[in-house]
Amino acid sequence: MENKSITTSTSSGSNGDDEGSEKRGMYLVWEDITVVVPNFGNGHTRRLLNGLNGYAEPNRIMAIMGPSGSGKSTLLDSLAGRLARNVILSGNVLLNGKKRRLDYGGVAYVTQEDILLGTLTVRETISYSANLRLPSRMRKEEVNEIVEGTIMEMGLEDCADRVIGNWHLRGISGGERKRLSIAVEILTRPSLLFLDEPTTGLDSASAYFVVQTLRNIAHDGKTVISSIHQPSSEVFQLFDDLFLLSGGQTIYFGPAQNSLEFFGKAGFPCPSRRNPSDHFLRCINSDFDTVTTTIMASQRIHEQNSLTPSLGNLSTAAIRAKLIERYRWSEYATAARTRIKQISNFEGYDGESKSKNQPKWWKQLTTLTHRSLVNMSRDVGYYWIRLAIYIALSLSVGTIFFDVGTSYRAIFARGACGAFISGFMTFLSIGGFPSFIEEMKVFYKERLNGYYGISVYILSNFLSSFPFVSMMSIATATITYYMVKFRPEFSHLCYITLDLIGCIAVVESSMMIIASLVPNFLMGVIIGAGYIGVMMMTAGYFRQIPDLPKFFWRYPISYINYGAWGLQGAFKNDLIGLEFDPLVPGGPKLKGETILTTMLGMRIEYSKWWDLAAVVFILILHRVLFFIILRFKEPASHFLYSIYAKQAMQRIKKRPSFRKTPSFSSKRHQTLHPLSSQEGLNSPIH
Ligand SMILES: Nc1ncnc2c1ncn2[C@@H]1O[C@H](COP(=O)(O)OP(=O)(O)OP(=O)(O)O)[C@@H](O)[C@H]1O
Repeated sequence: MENKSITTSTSSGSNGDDEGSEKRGMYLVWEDITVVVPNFGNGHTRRLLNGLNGYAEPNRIMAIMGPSGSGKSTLLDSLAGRLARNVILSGNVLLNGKKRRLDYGGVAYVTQEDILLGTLTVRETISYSANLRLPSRMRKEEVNEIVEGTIMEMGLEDCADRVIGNWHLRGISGGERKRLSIAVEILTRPSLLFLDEPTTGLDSASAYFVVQTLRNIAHDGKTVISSIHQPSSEVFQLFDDLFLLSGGQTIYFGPAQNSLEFFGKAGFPCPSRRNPSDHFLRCINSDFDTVTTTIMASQRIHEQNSLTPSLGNLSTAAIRAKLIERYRWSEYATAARTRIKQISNFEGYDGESKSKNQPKWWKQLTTLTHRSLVNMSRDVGYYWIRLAIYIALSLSVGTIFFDVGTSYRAIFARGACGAFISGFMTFLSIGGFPSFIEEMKVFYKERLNGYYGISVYILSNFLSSFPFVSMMSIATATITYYMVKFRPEFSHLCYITLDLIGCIAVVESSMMIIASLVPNFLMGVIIGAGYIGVMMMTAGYFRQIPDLPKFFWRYPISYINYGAWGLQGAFKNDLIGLEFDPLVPGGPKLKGETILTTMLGMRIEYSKWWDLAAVVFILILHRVLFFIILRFKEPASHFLYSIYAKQAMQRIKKRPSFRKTPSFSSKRHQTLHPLSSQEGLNSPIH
């Protein structure tokens, strides 16, 4: 590809089209973007976007506008490589002339949903994010300056020290959350910024403030693309470019201020005092005929405030078709084609590679661990209530089984007591699901992917949960051990504490794995409960391991079950060396070793420390599995998706109903997505 520098711009009113910015900025081009939802049955294949072409340049902010359901988010997601798996994308999206992945340095995306840790304050959130993303070479003062500057820039000074809030904690307002989500993304000054409806839920003053800030960012050499529903006139005027969609088709693409001229020339001039975005939506909204006309008629306003006489006589579908056709042959479409050709061949500045600007691993590790510790320590609902429940439960168990002794019946009492404590403790880990799901969402948002990022995340996750798990285990083990008086030796208390820590750490790891696979609270809890139930059934609590059916339950389940090893170690710790009264008075004393082998069917050739080692090994296996899932979940689902997409495309291509009329044909029609990792997913549809 030839390396050309861009010297012309068809976008009138371009700000700062200086040579420097052309080299530095990010140029995004999309050609013939079509997105379909395939239908494998006899139903129709739905086309969400239809042959869209466009481009976005540095120093400009673009609004993607259109009625609800017109495909704004779908277009934004297509450009950012974040489309849902069930849809198929074809066409080209090029970033500085090349296809790239979204996690490429300098690209940020602000989602509609605010993904934040509810226990942190606004300042903490921005500060942790800065420490995670800004290069290590930056001094502490410089980072603080950026944090404070961003707080001011997004108007968050008043709520800087308030917590964000979550399901049980009232925090900052919806508008403040939205501004915070944007603040977190603009910290690193991304060269390309996508925003999905950033003004939704904001009052008009806040919306103006947010878009004004985004405009300032854009005019600082960045490329900003934002979907927006119905901005006020003032907000609309802040946008440099407009991509107007209806039913997945281009109504208008070009400089925002020329859009009124385009509508006027097409026969639908905007009345002088009407908000342009209102006017556009009235013209193209499919609900207009049925809803708006009725309201207007009933309020007798259509005479004074009607769109135009020509609009009154046409159905919305006809207006839309007219505008689409008009745009296709307009000078704006021609200008766009010319500019797209120029930018597509531009191999200018390659952007910053993410790895170059990443902070050092130890900084990421300490920041993540610290953040996680703060988050967990403030999560009253999870750790502190859970700890209180454990203490209350231990006291109850301690009083019920107080000084259990060494009578014949004490053998069963000890077993029941130990099983109850460890079973209940592991089961309560399910209560952590809301926090785990929140954490996983933040993890995916922060895109700490790659071997390096994921290992840092997993290690920090382990390090931060370890103190809490230990605290709960120490409290439970100490109370029960001294009240029930299992054994007098301190070393035995240490063993049982380590055993509990190991088992709870395994269960917490499995819960994190479930949260990473099933990011839904209810589903996750049900699956988690099922998993713990199966583990308890095969651990020897209810049925001795030698009595389990050999196929599946004994081999391999009982062997890969942390509970089986944990319980075995606990029994050995408790019984070996003790002597119990016989069933019949006067008979020989029952040795702990004999009880273990004959009554409980356990093997005592190896020590309890090997049982503990097995628990630790299973814990490591869980963490490795967690790593594999985080690392390969996306590529694996992309691979499966590519098979699905190929099959879907083959079926779709056979259908006569599937015809397409691109607004202009692309010579380099390809189907790989540049910014996502969806390599090889989509097949051309013509
Ligand atoms: N993954 C998907 N599977 C099936 N249909 C989808 C999918 N994503 C979007 N759609 C459909 O495509 C259409 C466009 O959706 P999109 O979210 O892009 O609209 P929008 O313009 O952003 O709407 P809004 O302003 O209401 O958010 C809608 O009818 C939606 O139901």
